[in-house]
Amino acid sequence: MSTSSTLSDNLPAKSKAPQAAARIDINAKESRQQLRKTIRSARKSLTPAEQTLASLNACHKMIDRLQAQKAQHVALYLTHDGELATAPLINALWQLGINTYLPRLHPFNAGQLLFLRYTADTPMQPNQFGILEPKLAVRAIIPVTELDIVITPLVAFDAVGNRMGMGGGYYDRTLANWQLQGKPLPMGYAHDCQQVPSLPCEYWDVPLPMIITPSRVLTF
Ligand SMILES: Nc1nc2c(c(=O)[nH]1)N(C=O)[C@@H](CNc1ccc(C(=O)N[C@@H](CCC(=O)O)C(=O)O)cc1)CN2
Ligand SMILES: Nc1ncnc2c1ncn2[C@@H]1O[C@H](COP(=O)(O)OP(=O)(O)OP(=O)(O)O)[C@@H](O)[C@H]1O
Repeated sequence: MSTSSTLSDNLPAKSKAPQAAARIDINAKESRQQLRKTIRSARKSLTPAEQTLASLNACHKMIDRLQAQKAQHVALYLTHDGELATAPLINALWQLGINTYLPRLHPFNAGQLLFLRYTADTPMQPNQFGILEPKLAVRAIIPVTELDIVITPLVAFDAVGNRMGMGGGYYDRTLANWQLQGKPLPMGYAHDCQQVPSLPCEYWDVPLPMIITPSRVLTF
């Protein structure tokens, strides 16, 4: 995709004069925004039938991987804005008796997520982005380090596992220490059309060791 070469060209270069570097930074931010827009519109333009088929194909691949990992505590997301649908996966996890969790925006710490147990009876409410999330219930909260797997939504990913999200930094903060702690294992979940050749990386971006799409299991 031609967008990605523009993005790489716009990355800040340490050798540039400060003013030029600042300008390049702004361009890089604009390019990230433009890329988000392009990919979000590509995934939204899939037909309902394509979305359904994609979610079933990806679900089979994800379940195989989760069983291979012997995962017992798995966080995922509720589909928003054309994201790869998780409904079949949630049903499969419930049937297998695997504990399932959803993120909710932290009530006090801006930019942080809390993860809460999700069952068919969980009371839900929409957050500020219109995404349904579990109502705050202290006993339903699981510390991130007790999750085996965090299935992360994403907007774009590249050929080496770099991830770009909706721009809030929520998953980057959640996963910042996963390698030091050894848990939870992040797994990207996305449509094939969300792949780009290369993404610009910032120091806080957490690359994904595995990404599952309807057609492939990618490991990095
Ligand atoms: N399904 C899902 N749940 C998720 C995420 C996600 O990416 N997908 N998140 C991942 O971090 C967190 C929420 N982050 C989000 C960040 C921005 C927008 C969004 O729609 N932004 C609008 C602007 C809204 C505004 O300015 O008020 C937009 O970009 O159009 C949505 C979710 C937690 N839950
Ligand atoms: N570990 C972190 N600690 C503090 N701030 C962070 C951290 N990770 C990301 N941020 C901040 O979050 C903002 C958004 O980051 P970015 O655009 O990479 O989000 P994203 O990966 O697209 O979103 P998300 O993770 O919610 O899907 C950036 O301004 C960045 O400074």
